[in-house]
Amino acid sequence: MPGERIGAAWRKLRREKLADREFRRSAAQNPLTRPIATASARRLFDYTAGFVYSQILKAVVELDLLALLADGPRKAEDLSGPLRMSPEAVKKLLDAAAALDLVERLENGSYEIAALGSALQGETGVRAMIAHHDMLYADLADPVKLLRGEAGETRLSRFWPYAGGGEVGEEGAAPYSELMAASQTFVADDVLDVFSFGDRNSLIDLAGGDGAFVETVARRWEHLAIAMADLPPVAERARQRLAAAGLGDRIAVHGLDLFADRPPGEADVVSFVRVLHDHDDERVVALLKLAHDALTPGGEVMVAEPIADMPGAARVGHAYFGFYLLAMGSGRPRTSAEIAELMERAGFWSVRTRFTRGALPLAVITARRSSEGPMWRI
Ligand SMILES: CC(C)=CCC/C(C)=C/CC/C(C)=C/C=C/C(C)=C/C=C/C=C(C)/C=C/C=C(C)/C=C/C=C(C)/C=C/CC(C)(C)O
Ligand SMILES: C[S@@+](CC[C@H](N)C(=O)[O-])C[C@H]1O[C@@H](n2cnc3c(N)ncnc32)[C@H](O)[C@@H]1O
Repeated sequence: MPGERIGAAWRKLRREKLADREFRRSAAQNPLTRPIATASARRLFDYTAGFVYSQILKAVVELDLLALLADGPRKAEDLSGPLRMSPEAVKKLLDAAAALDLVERLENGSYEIAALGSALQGETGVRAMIAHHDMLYADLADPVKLLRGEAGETRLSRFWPYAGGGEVGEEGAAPYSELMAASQTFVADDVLDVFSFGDRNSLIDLAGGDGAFVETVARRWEHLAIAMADLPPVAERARQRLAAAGLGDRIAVHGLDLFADRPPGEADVVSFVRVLHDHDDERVVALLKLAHDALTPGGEVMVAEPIADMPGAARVGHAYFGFYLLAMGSGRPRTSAEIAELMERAGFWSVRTRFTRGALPLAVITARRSSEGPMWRI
């Protein structure tokens, strides 16, 4: 087709021209192409240096630097004592943080929190994510070994013991459950902004962690009957958390293994929030079939997770979660079409995808169980 031929010729020209240093230099000098040339060079620099930015962020979070600036501007010398480093080192850190727009250097030489710093300070979940990236950083030290499956046991596979098919005890469940609960702040409200329980009567949240998601649902939708399930040690954490939140009587919590036990009861919505991407295809189909059987006729399964082909946020899907799950050792981010196909394999129809609009965009994918029951199953 002529369109395809033109496209291929253009890509060939771009490939050849952009690999040529002289062409790149002249593009950087020409006022018409300079903005594109500069932006592309900066982008490549940012990829090259990105791990340094992340480590500066890590130091800011580990030292709780932004909390020290919470009451107003401070001079580097004043922070030397609390941070246990020389004033020169504090200044180096503050200048680097200023370059990342986390803080701002004022004319009198003191430093104040800037816009991104305030956002970071307001998001406990993001700080928890940054802190736990120590493990991912170590696991990615040799990305080629990881891709070739030669990296051996990774730190993230130990952090997420269920991912390797291992037993999950109380001690193993605590760190990942805390991280998941902390990061629900940028998940639950965003999901509920695009998926309403207004005309539903009941929900079962499967692999619901320690209940942070159902807690938000319960507060928004007071009429809804709610149950959740997770592995026994995680379910116990959820019981305690929900009892402390005064929701112990409202939300039924079941401790079970979704790959061995039956789900609790029946509901007209069954949800999986940040669950399917942890598992390989066959397990995902098994989970979806389980949801199918737990739904009332005409009920809906609701899946919320980052997907591979996130519109406007491609790096979140294939790049970040692609490599995160590779290091974790099971699952993968899927495209919305791949999730739809697995849903259809499990007997669902009428698949629909919506996107959340928050800092960490998620796809909310729903599908229906036929009101006729199992006749739709393929
Ligand atoms: C009027 C004024 C005052 C200002 C105007 C100027 C202005 C608009 C400035 C902008 C400032 C602003 C509003 C900034 C907002 C920034 C925000 C909200 C940033 C939020 C960032 C969120 C981030 C970075 C989230 C990261 C999430 C991560 C890394 C999640 C990881 C999840 C994992 C690893 C999940 C694992 C589960 C598993 C294993 C895959 O199942
Ligand atoms: C990534 S977390 C998501 C938790 C929660 N839905 C959220 O978004 O915060 C995945 C959850 O799946 C649970 N899980 C893993 N394997 C399971 C199994 N076989 N049966 C029940 N739950 C399981 C884990 O305990 C964990 O709480």
